[in-house]
Amino acid sequence: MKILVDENMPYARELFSRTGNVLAVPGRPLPEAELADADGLMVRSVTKVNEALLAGKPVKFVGTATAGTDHIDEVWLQQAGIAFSAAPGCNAIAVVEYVFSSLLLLAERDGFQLRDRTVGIVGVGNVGGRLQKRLEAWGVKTVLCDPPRADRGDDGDFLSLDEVVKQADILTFHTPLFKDGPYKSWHLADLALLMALKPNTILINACRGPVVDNVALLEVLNMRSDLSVILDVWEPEPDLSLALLDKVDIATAHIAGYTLEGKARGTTQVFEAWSAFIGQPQQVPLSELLPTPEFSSITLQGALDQPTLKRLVHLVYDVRRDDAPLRKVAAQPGEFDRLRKQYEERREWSSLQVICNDRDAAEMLAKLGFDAHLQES
Ligand SMILES: NC(=O)c1ccc[n+]([C@@H]2O[C@H](COP(=O)([O-])OP(=O)(O)OC[C@H]3O[C@@H](n4cnc5c(N)ncnc54)[C@H](O)[C@@H]3O)[C@@H](O)[C@H]2O)c1
Ligand SMILES: O=C(O)[C@H](O)[C@H](O)COP(=O)(O)O
Repeated sequence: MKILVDENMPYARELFSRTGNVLAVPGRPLPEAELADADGLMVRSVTKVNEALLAGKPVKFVGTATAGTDHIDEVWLQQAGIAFSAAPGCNAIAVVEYVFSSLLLLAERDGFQLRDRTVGIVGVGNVGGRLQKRLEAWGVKTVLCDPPRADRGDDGDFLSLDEVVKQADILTFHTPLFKDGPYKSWHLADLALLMALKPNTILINACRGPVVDNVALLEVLNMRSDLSVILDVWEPEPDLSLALLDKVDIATAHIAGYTLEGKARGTTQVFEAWSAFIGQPQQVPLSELLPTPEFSSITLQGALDQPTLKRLVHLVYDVRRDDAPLRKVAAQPGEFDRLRKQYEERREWSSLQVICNDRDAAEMLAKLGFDAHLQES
């Protein structure tokens, strides 16, 4: 059995080699000759998987260690009888923590309390839903837009996109990329939407670049200096607009989901699906794989206010570590992908044990996802 795995999938070699010969390869461009005798192909979002790549090849299973699946032609795979599995929700916590890291930074810079802002969440699935819970735990009002969920009759107060835009001080996008169909999300944020944003809105895109029309965004930013923008994803990638990069407040190279936990979950979810597919089902607990983090325990004295939360959040992950390198190298071909391949280890809040002497602080931090405990007296 030969299995090709993207070289940017931590733990893939050790797990997949339990079931066959593993070859780790770059995802963009993928060395196509290696597919000639491959049974399984495990990719990330940078590899387009379609008829052009796989027709006439022996590949029987495709896995993607990602939440998004817009790089996969699922209809063709089904017609061709090739099994497919993704990793829904694997990196949702990572994206939520990226958003908090960014918002706490802008809140400190601009001197506001998150609790005084209304956050509009567009796409309330694995990422958006977890973001809603953590924001509300911190006392922030959220307004939600998710037409597919509204149409399914899911519980929740879902508003139209126009209504959310009217109410939101912070507008954050967490939809899949659909180029057409009833829930088309391509250029969901177009010129009209961007012009309609309330004064001083913070706009965030950490889902897929083309959900926000990047040409229109640059045009609007040239007219409106009141807006703040956080972009993790770009239209197009990897050749993003340098003029736009210059205008945004926080800019990163599609790494919002790149915690070690998030990537490891992606690998294990796909490995579990593959091992079941070949009739050797195996479960892999994350605790078997993850190393001890650099900072594993800290003591917090007293109450938890926003500046303290920011310091804790930034101890685990400060988004500025990813913003500066992108600005430095974005003009050089290949550097966007290199930043992503050589990504420095990043952990989730749950990796930090926080011992508190204040009960409310311990309860709040636990709700937010830290490994928080009340100090024993
Ligand atoms: N930047 C990153 O590193 C990163 C990491 C993870 C996910 N993503 C992207 O973010 C997207 C969301 O991730 P997820 O795990 O929450 O996916 P998900 O499928 O769990 O949730 C997506 C939600 O969006 C809703 N939706 C679909 N079309 C919509 C539309 N037109 N308007 C409003 N809502 C719509 C769906 O009903 C669903 O509830 C992924 O599809 C992926 O493309 C990016
Ligand atoms: O959809 C996702 O899960 C993320 O956008 C994805 O993980 C980004 O990372 P990549 O697969 O490109 O390495």
